[in-house]
Amino acid sequence: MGFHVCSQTLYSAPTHHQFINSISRGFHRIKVSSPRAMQQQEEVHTVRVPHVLTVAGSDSGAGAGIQADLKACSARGVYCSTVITAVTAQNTVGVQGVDIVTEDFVREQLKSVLSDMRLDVVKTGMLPSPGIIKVLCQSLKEFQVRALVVDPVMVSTSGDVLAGPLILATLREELFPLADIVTPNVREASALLGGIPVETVADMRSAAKSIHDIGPRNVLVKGGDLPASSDAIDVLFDGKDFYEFRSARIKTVNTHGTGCTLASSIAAELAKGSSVLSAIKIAKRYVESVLGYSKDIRIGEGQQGPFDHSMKLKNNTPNLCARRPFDPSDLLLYAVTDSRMNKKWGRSMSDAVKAAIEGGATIIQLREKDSDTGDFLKAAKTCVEICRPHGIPLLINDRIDVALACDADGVHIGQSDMPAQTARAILGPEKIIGVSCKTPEQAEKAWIGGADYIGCGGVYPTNTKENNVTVGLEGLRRVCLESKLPVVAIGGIGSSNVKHVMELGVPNLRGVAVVSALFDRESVSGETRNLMTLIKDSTKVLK
Ligand SMILES: Nc1ncnc2c1ncn2[C@@H]1O[C@H](COP(=O)(O)OP(=O)(O)OP(=O)(O)O)[C@@H](O)[C@H]1O
Ligand SMILES: Cc1ncc(CO)c(N)n1
Ligand SMILES: [Mg+2]
Repeated sequence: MGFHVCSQTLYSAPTHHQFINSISRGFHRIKVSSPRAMQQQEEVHTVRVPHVLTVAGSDSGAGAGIQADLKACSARGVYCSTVITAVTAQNTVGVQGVDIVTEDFVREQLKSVLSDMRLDVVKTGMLPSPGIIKVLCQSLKEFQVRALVVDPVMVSTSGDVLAGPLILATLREELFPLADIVTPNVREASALLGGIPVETVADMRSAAKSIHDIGPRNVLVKGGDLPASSDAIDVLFDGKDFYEFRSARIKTVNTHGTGCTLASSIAAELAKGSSVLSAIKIAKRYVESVLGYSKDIRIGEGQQGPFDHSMKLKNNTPNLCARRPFDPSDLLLYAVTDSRMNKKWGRSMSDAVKAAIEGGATIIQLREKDSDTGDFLKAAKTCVEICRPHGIPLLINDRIDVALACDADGVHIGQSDMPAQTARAILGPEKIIGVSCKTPEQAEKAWIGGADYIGCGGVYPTNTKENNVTVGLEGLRRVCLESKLPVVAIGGIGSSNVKHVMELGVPNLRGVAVVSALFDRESVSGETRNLMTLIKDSTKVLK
C-alpha cells in the first residue's frame, strides 16, 4: 500500500499521529502503518457527485459555449465534462472564425466520456452540422441519461452564425424528440418555426406550443432579447400549462453567454434532482444574480462582454490597499473591541478601532453582542475601510455571515460555534480563521479543520467572559508546545502581567489578545502604546 497523498476533504479526519510530514495545511502524507490506520483506510467512502456533460462549442473569449457551461456548473456545485463540437475564434466584438470538429472525433469524445463516467444530464449547445447531431443521437440511444437539455444555439448575439439552417431539420426530427427541455431564444424560436415573428410574450407562448409539437417534453422560450420589455421574461410550456418566469432586467452590456449559462444551470439543477420547474426557477435566479454582480465589470472592447460566474472577480480588483496574506507576527498585539465596553465609554466601534491602530495594534477583532445585524454590518464595513490602508487585518468574532458581507479579513470562532472545517468551507482558502482552544486536542482539531491560529485562554480570570475556565500559564504552555499553529494568549492580560505571558518563551506563542486592558480605559491609543512597549521589552529579553 505504501504512501497515499490525499486531500483531507475526501477522507474521514485522520488521528493526529497519522499526520507525519505535513506538507502544508490541507494536504498530508499519510502512512498506512498500523491496524488502526488500515481500518481508517477501509472506512474511506467515495461520494458520487451530480454530473452534467455539455456537448457544445468552445468560445475563445470564454463568455459563452463550453467555457460558460464549465463555469456555471462549477458555480452551481456540479461536475461538468465536455465534448467539443467546434472551436470558435470569438471575443466581445464577434465571431472571427469557426473550426468544426469532425464527426468521428465528436463520436470518440462522446464514447470516452459516456463509456467511463456515470453522468446524470446531457446539455447541448452549438451543434454545427447535421452529422454531429446524428452522432450525438446515436450515443444518447446507446448510453441512457436521466435528462437531456437542448439549447438550440444558432446565431450569436453579435449576429454571427454558429449553426446554419442546414441543421434545422435534423435538430427538429432527431434531437428534439429526445429532449426533456429545449431553450430557444426568440430568434431561434422563430427560425425553428420557419421564420414566424416572435416579438411579444404572446408570440413566445404560441411559439413554445408549436415547438412542443415537434416532440420535446418542455419548451422554454427565453425573452432576454425581447424588444421593448423592461423585465426579462421567459415562457415555459410543458404540454399542458404555460408558466412565466420573470425577473428584473439588469442594465448591463455583460450578457454574452446568458443563454448557455441558463441552460447549463438548468442541467445542473436537474442533475441534483430538481423538477424542471424548480430547475428553471433556480437557474434564472442564478443568471440574474451573476448579471447583477457583474453589471459594471469590463472585459474586452466589444459590444457584449462576459460576466463573472463565480461572483469573485470584483473582490480582486487591484487597489491601493490590497489585502496581504496572514502572517503569525500579526498576532503580537491583538486588540479585541467589545461592544459593551464601547457602550460604557461612549465610543463608536470605528473610534475604538482607530485608536487601537494609532496605538500600534497589529490585528483587530470586532466582538459585537448587542446590536442588530444590519447596524453591526454597517459599522464593520467602516472598520474594514479603516484597517485596510494600514495593512491591519480585521476579524469578526463568531459572525461568519457578517465577515463575508463586509469582506473582513477573517473570523474568530469558539468551541461552541461551527467547526473550523465548516467555516473554512464557507469562507474559502484565503480568509483568516482563528479558534479559541483550551487544550492541545482542541488545537489539533482546529489545525485539521484549516484554522490559521489558536486563541488560548483564559490565561487569567476575566470579567469579559462569564463562566470561562481559566487555563493559566501552565495550560497556555501545554497548548503552545503541542500546537502546530501560532498561538495568541487571551484572558485578563494587561500591563501588570503581559511580561509573564510573553516571557514563557514557548514555541508558537506569538502574542497577546487584549480586551479590557485596552478598551475599558480612558485612552485606548495610550494603553495600546504602553502595552506594545512592554511586549517589545519582553521579547527583547527572550532574544
Ligand atoms: N439583462 C438581463 N437581465 C436579466 N436577465 C437577463 C438579461 N438578459 C438575459 N436575461 C436572461 O438570461 C437568460 C438567457 O436569455 P437570452 O434570451 O439572452 O438567451 P440567449 O440569447 O440564448 O443568450 P446568449 O446571449 O448567450 O446567446 C434568460 O433567462 C433571460 O431572461
Ligand atoms: C461557442 C458558442 N456557443 C454558444 C454561443 C451562444 O451564446 C456562442 N456565442 N458561442
Ligand atoms: Mg441574448
